[in-house]
Amino acid sequence: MSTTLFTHCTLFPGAFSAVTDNAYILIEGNHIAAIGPMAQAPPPGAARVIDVRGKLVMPGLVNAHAHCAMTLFRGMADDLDLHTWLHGHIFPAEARCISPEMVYWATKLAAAEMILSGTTCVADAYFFSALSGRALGDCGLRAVIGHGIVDFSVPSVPDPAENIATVAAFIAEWQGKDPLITPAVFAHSPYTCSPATLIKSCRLAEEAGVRFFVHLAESRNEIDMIIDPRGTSPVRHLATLGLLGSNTVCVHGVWLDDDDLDLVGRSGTRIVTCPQSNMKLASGIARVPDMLRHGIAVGLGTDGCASNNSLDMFREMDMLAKIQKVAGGDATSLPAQAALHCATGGGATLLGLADIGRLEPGYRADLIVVDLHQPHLTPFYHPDLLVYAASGADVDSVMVDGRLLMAGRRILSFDVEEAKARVRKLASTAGSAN
Ligand SMILES: CSC[C@H]1O[C@@H](n2cnc3c(O)ncnc32)[C@H](O)[C@@H]1O
Ligand SMILES: [Zn+2]
Repeated sequence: MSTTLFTHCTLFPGAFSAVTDNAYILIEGNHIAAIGPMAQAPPPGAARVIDVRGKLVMPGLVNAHAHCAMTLFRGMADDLDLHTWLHGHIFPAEARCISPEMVYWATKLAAAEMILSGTTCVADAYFFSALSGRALGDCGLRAVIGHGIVDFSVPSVPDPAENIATVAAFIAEWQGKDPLITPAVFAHSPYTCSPATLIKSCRLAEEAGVRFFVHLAESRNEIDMIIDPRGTSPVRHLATLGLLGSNTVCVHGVWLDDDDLDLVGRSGTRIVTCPQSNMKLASGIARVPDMLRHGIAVGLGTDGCASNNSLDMFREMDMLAKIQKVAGGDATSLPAQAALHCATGGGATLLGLADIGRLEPGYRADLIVVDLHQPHLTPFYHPDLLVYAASGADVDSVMVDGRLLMAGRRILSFDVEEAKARVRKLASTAGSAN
């Protein structure tokens, strides 16, 4: 069994309030075997010793919602509202560009960006999901991959009648295939999926024992134009169909009223918030503090980088904590530590991955090393600085499941230059989304 000993670490073992100086972390195989003060470090014998003096070790970040392959569309359609962006630009671009090759290489490019900015686990949602699985697996990331479902033709499933069978085959192929990759079902939204499709998608997920995801209540437009004719809210629409519950993850949840919050909270339904995508598409601000008060599990996601336009979870944490202060007119609305929790342990449990998101013996060795030598992280009084001052560029090293994917900011697990070249070539024939 391979062993790695991190020495002279600054770390915070789960309780983000107290930074512990000069600790060791022993990794055995794919899990954290021991953590303690350097004075009690195990004698030499580990296969690999990494001295991280002046650096901080923390749990890897969990991006609970992204569309990895959309790196191809980054910057293609900016400064648009959600409806114009999606229906006028992105769906047409996807109809032209999505292919197995596109999904594989654009997802690998996303993996490079995520590793370089400290994400160790991503919940992806796209099409040709077997290729996303292969790409993320080849890069060494942990991932929950939701195969997309919509009621119209897409390049991966030209006949929407084949959707459920296609996703069922994807799940059957990937369950148990790669310990780092967990398949899931992603029904796009209540405005692109009929009630029957939503029900079949959710039942498929339940029967297969995988998560059911859906974009929900993202924009005012979804409320006004799509759901209002039914005389109900998106949340109540799902509740009426019997689709709320602890296996359901709603992405966005920007437009929730008090009754919606009650329904979501009482049913155990989970929510992923994507503040920067919601800001850029002018969708609104999710009521995250109210969600937490209702006992709702909240994860943090970037959404795709055609709407964000970044996959850097440090930027996302910063924005989450700050936008909630603006929305609530209260500097304590969402403290930095709550943002850190959403981006680590909170996101992990929401995805059903119980043994990641914390630095504790027995947990998987999914961790990142942040360089504290930078001027903007000096002095380092408190880990809140990770939210309000650090960025993905401060991540020095990344480990997933005991495997070092990046060291000294050099990606070790795959050839990033090849992924960049492939995506540049795909972009040269993608045409403009405008
Ligand atoms: C089935 S998921 C893939 C599908 O979702 C589209 N998408 C990306 N970002 C958003 C968003 O913020 N709201 C709604 N839909 C989104 C993506 O372009 C794919 O078609
Ligand atoms: Zn999305």
